[in-house]
Amino acid sequence: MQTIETSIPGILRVVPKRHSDPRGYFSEVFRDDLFRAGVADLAFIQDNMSLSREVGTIRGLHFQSEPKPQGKLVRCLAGAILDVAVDIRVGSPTFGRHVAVELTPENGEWLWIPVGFAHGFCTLVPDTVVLYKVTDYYSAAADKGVAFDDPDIGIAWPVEPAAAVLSDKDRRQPRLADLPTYFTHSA
Ligand SMILES: Cc1cn([C@H]2C[C@H](O)[C@@H](COP(=O)(O)OP(=O)(O)O[C@H]3O[C@H](C)C(=O)[C@H](O)[C@H]3O)O2)c(=O)[nH]c1=O
Repeated sequence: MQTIETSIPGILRVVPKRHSDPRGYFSEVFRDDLFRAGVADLAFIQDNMSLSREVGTIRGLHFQSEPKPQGKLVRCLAGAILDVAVDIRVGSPTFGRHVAVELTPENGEWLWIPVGFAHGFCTLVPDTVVLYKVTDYYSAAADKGVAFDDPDIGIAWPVEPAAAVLSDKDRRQPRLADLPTYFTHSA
């Protein structure tokens, strides 16, 4: 398993090893021991999966607040996504900045998103399936969000906001400037 740093410290691309042969390939896509040794000494206790039927479906930007914050390990099982993580840790030198990475079954990468970041993605092809492992259980009370099209974040989504397929919830998320302090940066 290879890890690749991104423009924001802490957010990592995680590339499992593939054993290719004329049939195709085999890959151990996740191993607890390798993740703990190479990324973070954390346990994943819930796996999530979503299907998005249309191109230009945007889910996010979401995070869970204390006492149920979630680290997320995200991969694309079918289709393709632009996966985005935004630093929402007040006091962070990269506060408000984001990482955007294309995840596909072909590149087989995970994106590791620690606690303190909002997460979202946009589908690039129809019938896209995303799997992600999380480090705490879902809590509706802790489920929070930031506006996907916040100009202060400035994500270059591959779809115009007006044309995006969104949940009602994601049409009315607050801007970053209006967000309470959920996370602070510890140097
Ligand atoms: C996240 C979650 C949701 N739900 C229920 C709540 C709703 O009744 C339904 C759809 O939830 P939501 O509209 O929040 O799903 P997404 O818009 O795909 O949100 C997710 O996608 C973005 C990209 C994320 O990073 C978050 O993990 C997650 O919020 O599933 C559950 O029962 N368990 C869960 O863990």
